Amino acid sequence: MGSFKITGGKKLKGEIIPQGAKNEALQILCAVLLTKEPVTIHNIPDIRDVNKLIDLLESMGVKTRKLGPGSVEFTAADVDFSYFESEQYKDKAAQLRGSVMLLGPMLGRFGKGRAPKPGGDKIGRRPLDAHFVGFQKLGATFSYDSDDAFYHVDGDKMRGSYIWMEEISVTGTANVIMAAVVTPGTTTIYNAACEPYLQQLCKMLNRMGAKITGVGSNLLTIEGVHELSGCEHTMLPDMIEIGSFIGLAAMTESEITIKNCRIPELGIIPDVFKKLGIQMEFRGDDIYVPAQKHYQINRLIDGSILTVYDAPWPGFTPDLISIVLVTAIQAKGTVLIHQKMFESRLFFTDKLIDMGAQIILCDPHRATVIGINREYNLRGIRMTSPDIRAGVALLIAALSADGTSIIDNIDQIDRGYQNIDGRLNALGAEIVRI
Ligand SMILES: CC(=O)N[C@H]1[C@@H](OP(=O)(O)OP(=O)(O)OC[C@H]2O[C@@H](n3ccc(=O)[nH]c3=O)[C@H](O)[C@@H]2O)O[C@H](CO)[C@@H](O)[C@@H]1O
Ligand SMILES: C=C(OP(=O)(O)O)C(=O)O
Repeated sequence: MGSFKITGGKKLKGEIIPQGAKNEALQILCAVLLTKEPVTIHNIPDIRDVNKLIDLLESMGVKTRKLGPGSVEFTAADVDFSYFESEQYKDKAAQLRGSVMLLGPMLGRFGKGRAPKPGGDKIGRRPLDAHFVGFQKLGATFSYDSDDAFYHVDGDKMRGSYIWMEEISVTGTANVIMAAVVTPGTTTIYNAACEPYLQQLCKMLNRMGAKITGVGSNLLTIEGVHELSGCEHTMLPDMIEIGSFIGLAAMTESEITIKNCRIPELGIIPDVFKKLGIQMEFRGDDIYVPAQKHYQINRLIDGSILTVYDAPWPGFTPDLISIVLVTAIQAKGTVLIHQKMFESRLFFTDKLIDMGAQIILCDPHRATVIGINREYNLRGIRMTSPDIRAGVALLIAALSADGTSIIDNIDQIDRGYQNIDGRLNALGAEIVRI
């Protein structure tokens, strides 16, 4: 497990290009299994979870051809199904959350799918019921072997049907869509998640010959087709990275231009940071964040305290709640942060309190941040990154702090942020990988 040694207090300056979106990449890469024809993907982020998924695809027989930085051609002509029963598959697939989305395409194309209990962040309960209920509605049978935590789905004679998603689950919706596109008949998915990741997936599948309507809404209609063909797809910039860079700029009083953000796809993300008082300018498709000594958290119309909370899209993504929380530390004013979806994502605030932040953790879902308005700086400490977004929140805190900080367990950060030390050091940060 690696660590970062951070010398805080440096002001950053310059341009940064966001990586391709992690959570989109995990869906799109699973979708290559749906066709025997080549699929070319561009803007693939070079991050641990994505590289593990590519390795998994290769191990099951998918041919890959590197076309350039971030561009790979995948051909799933010969998939070795016996691999899915191997110990190696169980071990590798259990290391990331995204591997669960191999089930939908396997079920759709081969009539059976296998997956271990997936990995990913330990941020509270992350049930998979919505995935399996969806497959069952299509006519698949489901069993779970609790001895080796392995899921089996089988469905030779599936038919399109009406599916009400038990939860507005991102990966669950992706899974059910990927099974349904090649299942005969009409499938209606109501209460579907509709994050840009899913919109991108649906657009790609439609280019492959799928018939999905309602893209971008919570009601999808899918006319099953016999088979899909190859296509070309380019990943959106990672909206979570973009939000992280906005927060980083504000906390460290830095002047940063975030390039090529695809601003219309960011939903309310910029607005939420603006509510913390952070100024930004949209310059074409770039977001320019000026160096700001002070930023003042808005109050509600009646003068009461602002709440920032997560919700399924088009609400505010839970993956940026930790970043908003850390950014509020040096603001003027008070904000209540409410992480509604996950019950174990706010415990990292203890470390921020050790650094000098004024935060009250009200309960596992809510924390009040009383901004210190740069009356003093945080102080560097040694800490461990509990999950990917808390990890980056701690990195932002460390970059803004006086003195040196060490962040352990940075594998968590590398799961989702490409060469974050190198890219931030290029803007003037001092982060050493130890
Ligand atoms: C690989 C991937 O794409 N990971 C993302 C995906 O995970 P993932 O798809 O695994 O998460 P889900 O969308 O299934 O939801 C996560 C949890 O939130 C709760 N829940 C969900 C929806 C809802 O309306 N109410 C509710 O309480 C459920 O307990 C659920 O277990 O979506 C999450 C929610 O945006 C993100 O944090 C993850 O980064
Ligand atoms: C929770 C996240 O990832 P995963 O679902 O891969 O654990 C995340 O990206 O913030």
